[in-house]
Amino acid sequence: MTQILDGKAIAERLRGQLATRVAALSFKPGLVVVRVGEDPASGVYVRNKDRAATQAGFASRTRHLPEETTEAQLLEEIAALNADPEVDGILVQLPLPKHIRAEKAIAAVDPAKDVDGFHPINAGKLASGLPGLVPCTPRGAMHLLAEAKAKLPGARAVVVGRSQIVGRPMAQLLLAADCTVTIAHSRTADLAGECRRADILIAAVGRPELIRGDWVREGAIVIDVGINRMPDGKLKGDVAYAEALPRAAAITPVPGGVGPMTIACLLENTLEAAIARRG
Ligand SMILES: Nc1nc(=O)c2c([nH]1)NC[C@@H]1CN(c3ccc(C(=O)N[C@@H](CCC(=O)O)C(=O)O)cc3)C=[N+]21
Repeated sequence: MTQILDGKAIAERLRGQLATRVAALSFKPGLVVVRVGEDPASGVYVRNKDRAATQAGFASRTRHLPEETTEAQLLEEIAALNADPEVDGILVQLPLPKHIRAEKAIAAVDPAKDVDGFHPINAGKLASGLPGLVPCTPRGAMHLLAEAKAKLPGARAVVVGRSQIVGRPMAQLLLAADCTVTIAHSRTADLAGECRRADILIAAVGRPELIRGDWVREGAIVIDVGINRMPDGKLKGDVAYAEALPRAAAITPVPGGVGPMTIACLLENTLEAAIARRG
């Protein structure tokens, strides 16, 4: 029987554990989400983050800046949050308006408050095997692999996608866990063949159902990071779920897989950042 990795339930449990730890602190860990402009998808995500954070006992607020905000104004705002002792975690919601360079905003966040784990210092620490803040989605995927009781040392892991946000840090975490890691991408010569070798298959390309059922090795663990909004409003993953289901030992659904784990791990990172900074 294929194990369906219920990210919604696992995230709820993790948020409960975090709430217990937060309740034992003498302060509320502070999370600020900075949103610029009116990207419609961001509205839903930012509200979900805020609700999850507040429910778990965090001091959460959203700083919503107008579309016309300049890059310099955003950097000033970030500098003010860096200097605010009550703020433990800063997340600059992506995408930003086109006139703002995202890499400038990301690099402006104090690495100690970078709960997205996107700052080059944190990316470099991860790549060097040093402790630091780890991006939320890959962190959530590692929780799901633990839930699947994946035997990581020596396992062949194939990560499809090489983004700064998911693919690269995911590969680093799997490498740190002693997997043999392949990073595949849009230019990979035989993508299906690479996927078929995977004991652990991580799909993070953002192309609905690109990965077909017969690309999944019998008994593989499949983590589908893709959250693709279809014209009919429904969400689809990067994996053809119905085809892959009978072959996989464990698989994440979309929705209800990696997405909720990402939010829970944002809180996990914020708590970690708060404890590290405040002692
Ligand atoms: N600085 C930054 N950090 C991010 O982590 C970040 C970001 N910007 N910009 C946008 C993406 C997207 N993202 C999601 C988080 C949770 C769900 C999630 O919980 N999804 C639900 C479904 C939600 C729905 O119905 O739309 C699920 O998969 O079950 C989805 C997407 C975080 N992102």
